[in-house]
Amino acid sequence: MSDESFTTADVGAHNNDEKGYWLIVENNVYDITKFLDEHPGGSKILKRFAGKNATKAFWKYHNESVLEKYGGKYKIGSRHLPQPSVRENKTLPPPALVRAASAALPKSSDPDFLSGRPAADVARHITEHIVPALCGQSQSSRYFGFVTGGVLPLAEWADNVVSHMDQNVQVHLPEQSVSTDVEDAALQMLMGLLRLESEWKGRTFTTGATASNVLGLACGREAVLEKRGASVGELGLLAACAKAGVSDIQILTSGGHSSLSKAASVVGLGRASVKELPRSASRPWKLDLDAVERELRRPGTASIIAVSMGEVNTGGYALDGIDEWRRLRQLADEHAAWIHADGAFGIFSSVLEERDEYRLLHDRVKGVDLADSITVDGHKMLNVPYDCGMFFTRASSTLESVFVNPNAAYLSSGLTAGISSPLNVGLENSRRFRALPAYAVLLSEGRPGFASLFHSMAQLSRRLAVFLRESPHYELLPDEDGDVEEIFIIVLFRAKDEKLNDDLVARINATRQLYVSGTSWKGGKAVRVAVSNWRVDVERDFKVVTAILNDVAQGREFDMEKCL
Ligand code: HEM
Repeated sequence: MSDESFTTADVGAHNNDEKGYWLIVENNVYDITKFLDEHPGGSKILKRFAGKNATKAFWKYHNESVLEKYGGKYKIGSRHLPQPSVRENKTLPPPALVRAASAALPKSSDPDFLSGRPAADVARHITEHIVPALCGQSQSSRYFGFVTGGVLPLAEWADNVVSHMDQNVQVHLPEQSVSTDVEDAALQMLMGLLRLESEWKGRTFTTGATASNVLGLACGREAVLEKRGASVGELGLLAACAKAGVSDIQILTSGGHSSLSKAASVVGLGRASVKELPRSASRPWKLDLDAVERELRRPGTASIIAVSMGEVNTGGYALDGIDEWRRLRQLADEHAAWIHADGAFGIFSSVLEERDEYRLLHDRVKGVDLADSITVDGHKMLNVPYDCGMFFTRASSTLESVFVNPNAAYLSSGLTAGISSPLNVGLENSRRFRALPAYAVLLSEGRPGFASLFHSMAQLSRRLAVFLRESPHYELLPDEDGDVEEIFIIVLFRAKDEKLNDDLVARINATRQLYVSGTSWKGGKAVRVAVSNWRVDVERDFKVVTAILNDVAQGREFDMEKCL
């Protein structure tokens, strides 16, 4: 028996005579190659489940005694680290623990405030007080708030290496540290995973989607004025606009994320420059291309078009597919505009397997290569720790003309191999080596691993959507008859009963076993579920979530024990 840790992809590759036959039962990996002919249920069925998670099928035909008898002989390791059991899979800590932890924090009025303590005491304080009072966003598969993702065990390990080695990844110094090469290798793997085919030469790690949106708008602002003969990086926004004869820079979007407005404020364009151009009231995330064309013709105005690829409430995509992308590209070229794609989590639908049920989502992301810049979030779908985002632009010279860190001879990198020094292509001069966890999971999961993780997330989301649509208590939003195949990882709903709907979020979250975000939809309250944690187990989580929703709707106390 071994404690080796395997990825989904490792197991997936072992489903043939050449590589042998492996399968997963309850997170343990078994090599059943030599057991095929002995299996009382026959070799055919084992081969059918080889390379897969066979847990559900296994329990249908066997009991614990089978694993007790044969497990030791055929187990070769586990899939990553063991998942916590349902009981341990706490989504929110009990409120009393949060209050106790808060009370245990040092106060300036304490006599021993800042007098120092043994490290062991501090470590105990952290594990006994602080850790139990943190929310389960990484530990629980049912923390569906915001879009947070979890942390794959390998990513957690790599993140500890990052802290241990404490690199400042700012200058490309290939003779001194491999860190910038690792960053670039991770970005290239990500481009491959997302099927980005253009040359995205301007690329860097950021702290997340907000920072990437800041980079996108800053580049857009620079490019639209550069095309009119002025550089903001050099002259500043006011002088550059005056020189270019531009009186207004507008950001045209539909269902733009709130961080887009924040980014607009940061880069000096202002929140008021963000204009929503929805195609219809019922599909507000869809971009009205005719309206875009009209806006682009506005005299004295330069435009950045921000394409939402995963509107925050519905997960909807602003453009339907390649034809609309082509039209938008043509319009942008005609009017010297910039296209920024906010693909934070939605862009990852391109990783889903090529199956009929995902064709629609694949179509939605086709064409993103025609954008000028792209925001990608790492800490969400890649399941690496906070904080981690990525930014890509095809206009690397524009990126540098905004972010170049000039006149510091000691920071010069001696340009080699085409890797830009991060401090010249991004916001910070001091940067964490946040690329390492992303590098680790991209290398280990690869396309099959992520396709399988995202498949589980999509399956749970879609099964919940069907449950909500059929439930007498709930209404699936934005459209009760909407196509479930539009759903990737976001599900929006409300309670049919107004009184219940009023405090639905609080009642669901009070179970502490499920966490959802409250939002508003068409002026009313709504609940949003975002499934993005690698720990998702479709059967187990569907059972728990639907039991909670049924109990909440019928005013019953939820009892986790009944779900075990
Ligand atoms: C580690 C992997 C497995 C081991 C060690 C194993 C072992 C066994 C054993 C010992 C039996 C005899 C019945 C018993 O004693 O309960 C059995 C029967 C059977 N197994 Fe498996 N098995 C494995 C995986 C699977 C999988 C993945 C399937 C897929 C569905 C499967 C399907 C069956 C079926 C259909 C029977 C016959 C049940 C019956 O006749 O009622 N087994 N297996």
